[in-house]
Amino acid sequence: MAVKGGAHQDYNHLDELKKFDDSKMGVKGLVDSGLTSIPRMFVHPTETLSDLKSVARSASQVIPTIDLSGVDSDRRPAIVEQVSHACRKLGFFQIVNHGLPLEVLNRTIAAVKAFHELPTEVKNQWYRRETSTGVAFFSNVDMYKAKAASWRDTLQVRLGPVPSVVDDIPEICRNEILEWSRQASQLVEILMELLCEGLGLNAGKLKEMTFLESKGLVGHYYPHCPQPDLTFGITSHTDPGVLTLLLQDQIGGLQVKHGEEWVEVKPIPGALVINIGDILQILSNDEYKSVDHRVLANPSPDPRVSIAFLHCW
Ligand SMILES: O=C(O)CCC(=O)C(=O)O
Ligand SMILES: [Fe+2]
Repeated sequence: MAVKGGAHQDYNHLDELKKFDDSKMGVKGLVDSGLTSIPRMFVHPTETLSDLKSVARSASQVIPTIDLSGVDSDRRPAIVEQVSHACRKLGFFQIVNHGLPLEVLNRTIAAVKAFHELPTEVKNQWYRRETSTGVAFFSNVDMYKAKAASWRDTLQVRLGPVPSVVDDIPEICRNEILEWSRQASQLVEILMELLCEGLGLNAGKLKEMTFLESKGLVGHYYPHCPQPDLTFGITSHTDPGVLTLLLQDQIGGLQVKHGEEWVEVKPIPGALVINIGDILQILSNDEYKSVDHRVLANPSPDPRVSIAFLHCW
């Protein structure tokens, strides 16, 4: 359906989406073309944008940071208590001293960034919208369903139950992604044990469930946005799976809904962000919360990179 555009031209949203999709250039390609205002297909409805400003001011509204050092020592019950409290109250927490070296974190972010910064004509060989298997590069997974597109591109790599063919992973980030998925999987196992213990269950309960083998990662790239008040990086959503382990760089922009307010997840060097997904909320009988979160469009001149490691989605 054609609707009137702001400049009194006919505007056809679907046509614009298709043109953008067919170009395979992603948002990064648009930015590289030097635009100073965002195309209409990225402008969100006023009612969605009006919620941009409702950010928590109170210092008590913070996402807890949990120190995992000594997780196998007599500190464990205290750690389980903190994890359990965070999952019940906010559905989000950060972890430090989790055993994954800072240089591995930095290397993984740098490799995913390097992929997104490849020339369009190299990157476009991975561009596709069929994301149920293997490796896919795309912009806005939900683009044809959403009211408006958002300011980000994504590289997705399926890691299970059928892992991507190793040679299909772009060489520029292949080793780093494989290493990250190995280390992140081990950490997720530890976290799942803590989450089970926090519910009074056997530590191995979640791992026993074979469907947990479905996993993968999405490496998002949020380029600088010239009009960050008109769009989003990712609109508000909950994660569908069991849990998500997120590695983010230091740019910021991730926010979590708590009551009527949005609480920032402030980047902390070396920290990882954990959040509960819909399946774990259901499995825990609503004890643990799968909460809405979003990412603001990136106002910084530097791009933002984040890598979400998802379980069972
Ligand atoms: O980029 C982020 O910080 C969050 C990404 C996210 O929410 C997701 O991939 O589900
Ligand atoms: Fe998410």
